[in-house]
Formats: sequence, C-alpha cells, structure tokens
Amino acid sequence: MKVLDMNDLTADLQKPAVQPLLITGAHGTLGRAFQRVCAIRGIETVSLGREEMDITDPISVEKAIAQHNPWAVVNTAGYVRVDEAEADFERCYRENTTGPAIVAAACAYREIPFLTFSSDLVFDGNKSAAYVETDTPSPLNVYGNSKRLAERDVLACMPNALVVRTSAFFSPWDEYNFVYFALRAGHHKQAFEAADDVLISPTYVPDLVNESLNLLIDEEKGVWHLANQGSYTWADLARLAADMANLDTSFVVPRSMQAFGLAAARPMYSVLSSEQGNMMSSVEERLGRCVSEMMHNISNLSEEPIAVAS
Ligand SMILES: NC(=O)C1=CN([C@@H]2O[C@H](COP(=O)(O)OP(=O)(O)OC[C@H]3O[C@@H](n4cnc5c(N)ncnc54)[C@H](OP(=O)(O)O)[C@@H]3O)[C@@H](O)[C@H]2O)C=CC1
Ligand SMILES: Cc1cn([C@H]2C[C@H](O)[C@@H](COP(=O)(O)OP(=O)(O)O[C@H]3O[C@@H](C)C(=O)[C@@H](O)[C@H]3O)O2)c(=O)[nH]c1=O
Repeated sequence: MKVLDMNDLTADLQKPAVQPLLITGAHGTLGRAFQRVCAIRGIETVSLGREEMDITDPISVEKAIAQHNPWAVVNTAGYVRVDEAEADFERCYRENTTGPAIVAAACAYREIPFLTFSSDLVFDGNKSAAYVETDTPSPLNVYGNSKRLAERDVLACMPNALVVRTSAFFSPWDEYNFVYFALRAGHHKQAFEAADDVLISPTYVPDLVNESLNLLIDEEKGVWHLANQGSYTWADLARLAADMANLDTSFVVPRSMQAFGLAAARPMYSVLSSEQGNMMSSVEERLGRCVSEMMHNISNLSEEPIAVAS
C-alpha cells in the first residue's frame, strides 16, 4: 500500500487549472446565454464584462487573456442599437469593428481559437433567395457596415477565426427581444405595431449558442450562417408567437417598416441560409418550446406588486 506523503497530497493542487473558455460581453443577452449553456455542457468559462475586459482597449484585452489563459475566446460584446448607431457611429465602429479586431489579434498571437458574431444586416436585401456565406455584404446602415468591416479585419488578421452571422434573437432567458415585446403587449391587450414587409430569419438563442460552441470545438473557421429554419416578417413572427400563447392576434398591427420612421434603413429581405449545412431546428418548433415559459414570466412579472413609495 502506498503511503501518501505531502507531495502526493499537494500534487493535485499543483495540477494546472483547467483552461477556461473566455466570454466577453458577459452581461449581455448572448454573453449570459453562453454562460448558461456552458454550465449545462460542463464547459469551464470565465465571463468578463466591459469593466474586466474592454475589447476596445488592447491593454485590457492582453491583461485579461494573460490572467485567465483561456483555450479560446468568444466575443459576444458589441453595439446593437441599430438606429442610435447612425449618429453614434464612432462608438459603434469602436465596439463592433475595432474591438473584435483587437481581440482577434491577441488570439492569433497566442494561436488560440476566436469566435465573434456578425449580422444579417451586412446585406442590402436585394436578393430574392436566402443569403449564404459567399454572398457579398452590402450594408444599408452604420451598424451593418461596422459588422462588415469587422468580418474583413478579423479574418485578415486571423484567417482561422470563426465568424457567425445571425439575426433577430428570441429567447425565454431575457426580455430584451422582439418576441417578448410582442407577447407582453398581447398579454396586456396593448396594440403592437410590427413590420409586415421585412423578411428575416428569427434565431433561438440557446440553439445559436449550442451550434456556435459545436463549430468552435470542431475548429471550424471563416463565416458561418446560423439561424433557425423559416423566414418571417416581424408581424408574422408576432402573430405566430401570440397564436402559440393562445392570445387573440388582433393586437398585432401590421405596418410598413418605413412607417416606423427608424433612423437606420433595414434590408427588406435578410433571410439567412448556409452552404455549409443547416443545423438548426425550425423557428416554429423552437417558438413552441419557449412561448409558454415566456408567458409564465410575463404574467408573473405583471402580477408582482408594484412597489409604492411609503
Ligand atoms: N440581438 C440580436 O438580435 C442580434 C445580435 N447580434 C450580435 O450578437 C452580439 C451580442 O448581441 P446581444 O447579446 O444582443 O447584445 P447586448 O447589447 O445584449 O450585449 C452586448 C454586450 O457587449 C458589451 N460591450 C459593449 N462594448 C463593449 C466593450 N468595448 N468591451 C466589453 N464589452 C462591451 C455591452 O456592455 P454594456 O452593457 O456595458 O454596454 C453588452 O453587455 C453582438 O455582436 C450583436 O451584433 C447579431 C444578430 C442579431
Ligand atoms: C422591427 C420591429 C421592431 N419593433 C421594436 C422592437 C425593438 O424594441 C425596436 C427595434 O427592433 P429591433 O432592434 O429588434 O430591430 P432591428 O434593429 O432590426 O433588429 C436587429 O438587431 C440587430 C442587433 C441585428 O443584428 C439584427 O439581426 C436584428 O435582430 O423596435 C417593433 O415594435 N416592431 C417591429 O416590427
């Protein structure tokens, strides 16, 4: 029988810690979804908010990567206020273009994998069939252009980087998405205007995270389109979700996108498909899975007593 000595007992303590997956933009919708999914899949992560890792600051990026020694970096950080970006363009380019390029350079130097996210808004909507990875971006707004330039700059400094184009998030895990807005309006019997002339690919965030992780682990590279199957106008999406929630869909008020008078132009068509395999389920199947959870959260929130000043 081997008698353990102090070296044996402390040996484990000296084993190198498991290298984590580093996630930027920790407090955002996608960042928090990565933390949830990685916990479910048993993937060790370190999730950093802007204060711990500002992707636009090379020193902050270097310090964070040196401190945590990750096996890979997932960049979920970004500027997503599409309309505000038209005037706030310096910050939009800083956070969507400069930041990802800085992180890509740091990953390339260490030869560790890098995943970042782009958008369907890199396209101009003039195609009559689903956009695939080899279609040429031609963005209509500042946000879309910041993403196009990020794709160019990230892949120029790190050709093995993985860039996932996606669109129109929906998820039961946070309320900052269009489907939540629509269901909450329906629950409160409030009119909800929705564009009925813009076709998009809604994306179920848990699927996006799982498929992105699978591509990263498989060491895939370049541009990949990840969105759920099925193309909808925003109004169709609102009515489909409402119907699945057994709500009367008449609260959805169809409008042309132009009638919204939004500061940023949107492509009238930005449906995404992939030349590299469509791996995600249908929007309908995923909506059916999460609408009841969303309605549960909405009705709980609306029943919470409203705190009144004493
Ligand atoms: N939402 C959608 O429908 C879609 C999103 N995408 C892309 O997915 C990614 C994530 O989007 P989403 O989760 O919705 O966005 P969120 O706005 O929910 O999260 C983005 C996070 O990035 C952080 N951030 C911004 N700038 C920096 C910085 N310089 N350093 C570190 N963190 C920073 C923000 O922090 P703070 O709160 O401090 O600003 C925020 O927490 C983005 O790249 C977006 O373009 C693509 C297609 C569709
Ligand atoms: C389009 C639309 C939006 N809205 C509301 C929802 C939201 O509060 C606001 C703006 O909508 P959205 O921001 O979802 O629309 P938009 O900015 O086009 O959404 C985009 O986000 C960026 C980050 C992307 O990358 C795109 O893929 C897409 O998801 O207007 C409606 O009420 N009805 C509508 O028909």
